[in-house]
Amino acid sequence: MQFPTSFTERMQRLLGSDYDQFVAALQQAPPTSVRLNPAKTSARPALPQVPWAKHGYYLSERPSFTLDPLLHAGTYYVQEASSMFLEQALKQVVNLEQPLHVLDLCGAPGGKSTHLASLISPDSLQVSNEVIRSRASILAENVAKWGSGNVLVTSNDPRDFGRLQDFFDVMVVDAPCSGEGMFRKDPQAINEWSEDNVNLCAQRQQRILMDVWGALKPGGILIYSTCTWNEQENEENIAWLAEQEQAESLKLTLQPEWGVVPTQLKGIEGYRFYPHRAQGEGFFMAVVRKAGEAEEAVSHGKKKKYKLTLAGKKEQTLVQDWLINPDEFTWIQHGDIISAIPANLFEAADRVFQSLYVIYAGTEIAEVKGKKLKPLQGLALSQHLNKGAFETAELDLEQALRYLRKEDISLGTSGNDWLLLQYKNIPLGWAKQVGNRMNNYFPKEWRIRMELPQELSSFEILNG
Ligand SMILES: C[S@@+](CC[C@H](N)C(=O)[O-])C[C@H]1O[C@@H](n2cnc3c(N)ncnc32)[C@H](O)[C@@H]1O
Repeated sequence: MQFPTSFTERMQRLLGSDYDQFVAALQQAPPTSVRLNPAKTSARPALPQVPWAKHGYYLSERPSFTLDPLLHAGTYYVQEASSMFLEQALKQVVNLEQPLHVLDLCGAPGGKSTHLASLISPDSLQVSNEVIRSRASILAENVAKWGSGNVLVTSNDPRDFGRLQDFFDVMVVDAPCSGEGMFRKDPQAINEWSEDNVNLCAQRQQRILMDVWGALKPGGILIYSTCTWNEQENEENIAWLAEQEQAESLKLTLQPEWGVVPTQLKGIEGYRFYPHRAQGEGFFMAVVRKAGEAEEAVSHGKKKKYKLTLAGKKEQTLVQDWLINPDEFTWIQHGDIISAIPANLFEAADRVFQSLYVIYAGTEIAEVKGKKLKPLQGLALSQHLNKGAFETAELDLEQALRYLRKEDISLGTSGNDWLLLQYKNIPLGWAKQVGNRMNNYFPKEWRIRMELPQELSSFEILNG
């Protein structure tokens, strides 16, 4: 690996005598890690754990994840281990028992969003945002697969968050960056790197931080991260923010065996991941608290005008048994789509709908087709699905992969109803029986595009 001179000089300055070890580590293959979805599996694989994340595990090699139906079912997410350090920031500085409004501003493809969703309480509202529309669809897909039901996926520019003044208790800004920490995983990143690009990234990050800062409540927590090492995009940006606005840098407790390197620069506590020290890719995180104390929102007693429309009584009656504890949800209808959002989050969700472009809300339950209702993929993958309301069928590995490729599969059954297809007892999606034919309702955009190999072997990630 050949690095640009200015990068080498800076890393030598940052790492001193560690530099050679750092370069040697960059020649090694990056570790592969996954994070399990505790709402979908209670498996405790016999694999080495990511020490800073309860449900994170390292794999000894990188399998062809596409060929594991359980990945498509949202049972786990393939995520780089350093990024899972988000869990420490949240657990150490936020009371996760209380209802929170949480924002993941730069959300796609969804690693931190799915992690956040596992950490917050069910009566919290999460907004997962991604400005680039095509990437926002992937974020929505991963959020739907995770199945939490208290997440709104939006696709807005950071400046649009100015409309949600003092709304969020916690914000995660996993900023677009120059990607030095990805050099090992993606050698192409080395060719795209330049000092000019570092400066451009740093300026863009400052703009992003300023754009969303007003949406953080006084006393709220901002977790900032990048996958790069230069100080401009990291400590210096946060020092700049703390100087412009009133923000206090927060210190996290580290275990020495994690290999995370704490830094202090201009009064900012930073946490750095280097490949020769910690088992993960390059990463930086800093946590700040906005000055002041949150005030209770005062209601002015005026009759509110809501943007959200409730689903009709008739439709609601037809779908409400499809979720466990239906009374805990409000059923809304947007066009032909009926979705469920936790009832206690209705007001907050409506505010988000008034202010931002929402592309996925809560749990998408059904599409109204004339007098009939078609169950949607969001329901199949929901943590709140009432399986008892549907006929189910278990697929073997080949059937499951053919279903995920959107091929027609035959189970030798007949009937005239919706069928919830499962693999290892975990729902994958819907099919409709029409006599002895079966129509595949797996979403076209989500389908597996790769050809299946001749020999299929079952994954054992969840068993170790
Ligand atoms: C480091 S990635 C986020 C990874 C994600 N948090 C995860 O854990 O899966 C940064 C994201 O910021 C988005 N982005 C690019 N330009 C942006 C901008 N000007 N404002 C906000 N987000 C931007 C990118 O599209 C990208 O999805």
